[in-house]
Amino acid sequence: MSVLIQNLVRCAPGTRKRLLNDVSLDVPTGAFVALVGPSGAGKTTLLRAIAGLDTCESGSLLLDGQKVENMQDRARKIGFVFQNYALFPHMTVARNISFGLDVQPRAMRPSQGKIAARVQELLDLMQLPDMGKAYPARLSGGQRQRVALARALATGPGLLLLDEPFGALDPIVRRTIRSWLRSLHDRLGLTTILVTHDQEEALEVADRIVVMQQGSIMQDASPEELDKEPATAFVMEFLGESATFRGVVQDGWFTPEEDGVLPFAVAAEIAPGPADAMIRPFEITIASADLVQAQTVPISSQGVRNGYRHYLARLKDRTIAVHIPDYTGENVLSESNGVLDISRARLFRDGKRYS
Ligand SMILES: Nc1ncnc2c1ncn2[C@@H]1O[C@H](COP(=O)(O)OP(=O)(O)OP(=O)(O)O)[C@@H](O)[C@H]1O
Repeated sequence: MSVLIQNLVRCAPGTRKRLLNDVSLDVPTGAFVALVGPSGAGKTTLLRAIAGLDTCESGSLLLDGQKVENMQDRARKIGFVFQNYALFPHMTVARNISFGLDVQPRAMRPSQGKIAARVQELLDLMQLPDMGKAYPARLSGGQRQRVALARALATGPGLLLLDEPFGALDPIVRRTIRSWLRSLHDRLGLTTILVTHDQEEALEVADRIVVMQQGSIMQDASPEELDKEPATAFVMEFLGESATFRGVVQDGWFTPEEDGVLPFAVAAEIAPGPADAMIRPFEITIASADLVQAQTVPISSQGVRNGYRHYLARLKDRTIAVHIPDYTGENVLSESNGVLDISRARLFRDGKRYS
């Protein structure tokens, strides 16, 4: 199911405060989109608007090209899973899953045999084949979330809306369940919109990331594009650890203000003037004081994590994290002083990308 949103505005009830500020979004059938942004950015508000749970002041929302208000049987075509989505404790797993089918009007409701077959099919899909008779209290958190997903999928929706569905799970289960969700999405040909606080989760599972801030979409791009071309300094900061170096662009060079950081070449056409260069910790290396004529700064090793040796470089007023791939397990930097050498940076002026 495709979702097309144009200029959606929603205000807080009884006020003129905009919770969604002219939001437009085009999600084609089969896409997996992650909505990310700080708390209060409007992610849940947008998801609820798509689900038709809240009305909006202006703008339009089309599902498969149809206005939602005119859509018959919308609830059946959209599946939801929310964080801590409670299963009915007094019903078995199978009854929980079949609930959406059991409550359909008689004329539309499949036969008991068909419902039972559908439930078993979903249990198999969720890798819980023998759990139909169990009660939710007996399940682990990850199993409950999978039952919640099965329940959302029981009516065969084309659109799956997930609001922090894995928030309560531990990191290992969370990682397993998200790769499983991605393959489920592909297998069932779903369109999925996932709200998550976890940037890593968004980057790993989604084909497109929509970054929201204060009720607006700041950027809508693939994970690769967001990494290469973050539209604003906020997007760059939001998507992972970063450092900002103030400096000046002149004649194809960026010269940082601080001592201990080497100038680096930028595209010749970049307009001269003050700018901020933003980097990720792994986009910087440490040059030896013997090789460069520059002021050195103290550097200390912080150990190895995830295949990167972490260093802290002490500039005059702050420390900068530097992550260098560690293939050998040995400390590659023998000196305790060095110069920061930026290998890749994105330039911003007044918070906006300009290179
Ligand atoms: N019914 C309401 N009345 C007034 N303000 C509301 C209402 N619902 C949401 N808000 C406000 O709208 C803003 C966006 O809320 P929303 O829940 O959509 O954010 P979010 O991005 O999902 O945040 P979180 O990540 O914390 O869940 C917040 O400032 C919230 O306080």
